[in-house]
Amino acid sequence: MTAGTPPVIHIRSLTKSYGGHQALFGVDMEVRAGEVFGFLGPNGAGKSTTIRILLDLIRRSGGEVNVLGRDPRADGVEVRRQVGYLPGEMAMSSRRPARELLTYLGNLRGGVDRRRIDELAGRLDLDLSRPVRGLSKGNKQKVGLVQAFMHEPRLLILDEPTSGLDPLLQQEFLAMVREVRGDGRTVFMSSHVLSEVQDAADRAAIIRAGRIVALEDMDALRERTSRRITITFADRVAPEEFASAGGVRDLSVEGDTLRCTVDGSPDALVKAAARHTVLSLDSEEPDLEELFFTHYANGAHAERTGRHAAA
Ligand SMILES: Nc1ncnc2c1ncn2[C@@H]1O[C@H](COP(=O)(O)OP(=O)(O)OP(=O)(O)O)[C@@H](O)[C@H]1O
Repeated sequence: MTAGTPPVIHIRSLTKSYGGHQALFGVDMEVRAGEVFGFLGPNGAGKSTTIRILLDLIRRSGGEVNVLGRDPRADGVEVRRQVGYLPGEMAMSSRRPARELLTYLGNLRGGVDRRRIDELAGRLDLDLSRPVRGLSKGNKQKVGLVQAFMHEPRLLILDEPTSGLDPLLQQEFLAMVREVRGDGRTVFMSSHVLSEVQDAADRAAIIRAGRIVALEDMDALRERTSRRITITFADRVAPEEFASAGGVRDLSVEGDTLRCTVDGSPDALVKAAARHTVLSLDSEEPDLEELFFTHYANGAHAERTGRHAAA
């Protein structure tokens, strides 16, 4: 975002209570024009609640919200018209074929070229001739993605977009997200799995129990990410060869199998391993909770959140 460009999404001190149950406790966040922003958090953290408030599908209890220069509470119709939105759960009960439903939704948005719908469906391997009602969860998700992307909105708000997609299609989806960014448009996407957004996002916020606990550049988050790595070699290896590789800790070697934790890039370990014949390499990503406890425990998160929120 260049200096002076207003944020595409601006959220200040956002609170939400469902009756007596408070779901959001003063959320602050800004999404800049042209970035891919990951909104991460475990189930029940408040991601869908925040997203629904952005689109005025539910009403906030307090705080300020601005989307594309408008307050959704005052201008909900206009915000929804300008945003490509994928809901977390989609009720699709239509008997119409997917193509008809998508054409209908496209017409509501001023008309979408049929070729654009075909192209997106082709990329996601979606059969447009089948009735929406009988589609599997994964195929319904694809219909949802096509309708969010097809009219080339300035801002896409995607709630758990990769859920139900197999790994190959997840990659295709991420390519579509990068293309949106390439056009200078903005993507705000939620997930409960870090690895689903880390390759595409420029920045990410982590929400936990209704509060933002971290907000920062993905590069910085990646640098601090630890992985548990297991490598099986064709022959026995000596631990000394690997002990001094950058970022390696908790190293153990039993015969031909090495186990360790790597902080940050595994590059040095991989290069050391490449001197031998590697039969298999498994890398276990930390889940969000682990990341949270490793890096944001002991009050460090407050400092980081404050620093970035003020930036
Ligand atoms: N309509 C509702 N009525 C009452 N409580 C709700 C309602 N919707 C959400 N909640 C509660 O608000 C909190 C936040 O839920 P939300 O759905 O926003 O979380 P989430 O991060 O999107 O998680 P998930 O991925 O599981 O949907 C949870 O404690 C949830 O139980």
